[in-house]
Amino acid sequence: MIENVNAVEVHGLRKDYAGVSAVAGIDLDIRRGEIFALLGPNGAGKTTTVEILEGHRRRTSGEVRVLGEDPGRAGGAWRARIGIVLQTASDAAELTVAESLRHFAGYYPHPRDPGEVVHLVGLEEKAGSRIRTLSGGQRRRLDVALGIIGRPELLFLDEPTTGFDPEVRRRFWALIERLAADGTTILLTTHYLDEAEALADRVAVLAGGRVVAEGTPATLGGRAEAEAVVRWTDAEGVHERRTQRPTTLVNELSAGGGELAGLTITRPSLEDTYLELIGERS
Ligand SMILES: Nc1ncnc2c1ncn2[C@@H]1O[C@H](COP(=O)(O)OP(=O)(O)OP(=O)(O)O)[C@@H](O)[C@H]1O
Repeated sequence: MIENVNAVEVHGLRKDYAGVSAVAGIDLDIRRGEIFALLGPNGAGKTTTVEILEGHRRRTSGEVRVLGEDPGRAGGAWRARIGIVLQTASDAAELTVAESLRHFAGYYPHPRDPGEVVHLVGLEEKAGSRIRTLSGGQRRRLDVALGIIGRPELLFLDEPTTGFDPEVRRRFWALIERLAADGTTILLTTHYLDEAEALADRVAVLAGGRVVAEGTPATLGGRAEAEAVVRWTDAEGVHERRTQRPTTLVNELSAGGGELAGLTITRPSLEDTYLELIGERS
């Protein structure tokens, strides 16, 4: 294990429940400073994997190192180096936003300044409000604030933007990029392919407890080499051709110098590729 390079190393990880392999032997490396997205349909094994990495669930077998330690055995000092944002947060509804951040900052050896964190997540106007009065999106931003108050080296985000309006989502993405630029490693699970595409340096697709594809969003599943679809319209109607060389085709088609009406050139979106990847296994 080269701790300076990889924040997470997983080899041959398995988790069996009675009769079910939720995780059926996966390998993963996440580099320090990387934003890594774990994608996959319901029941693919994402939460199980992440909870094992967080030290919240025991594994059946396999090797796991998170920040150089085995999460199944690591103690409080290791725990202070990771941050966790769960799908449903714990409740301290009667505290204000600022009080809860000050309270949790007290648990960590090198916390961020609570005022700075309130600013980072854009909750300045709500700093003095009780948590129970926050909207769903504000509440989620507080969850993130609590996840980063301890200045974690590695942040786990489980479906962080579910229920966000589009503007809040964009602000949240900017926050995640800022944390990554500061050197925080981020492991994100999401059902939003555009979110993975916007944020992730690398993604892994889980299906049936296995990694079925891994790579950058641009190259996942051979996406970059996939055939382009060229469409255009003429007096005979709409034409569609698949080709590896769309520029050559367009040059040929427009050799007479005329405009090609309704010309579009498309390659598979990350969502197309993803659906094909998980469809192959079901
Ligand atoms: N405590 C448990 N006991 C038995 N089976 C479980 C338990 N937890 C999870 N499973 C099973 O393990 C499989 C993987 O579940 P997991 O929650 O890891 O999936 P997921 O990819 O996170 O799904 P989702 O996208 O719905 O959150 C599922 O078939 C689930 O039913």
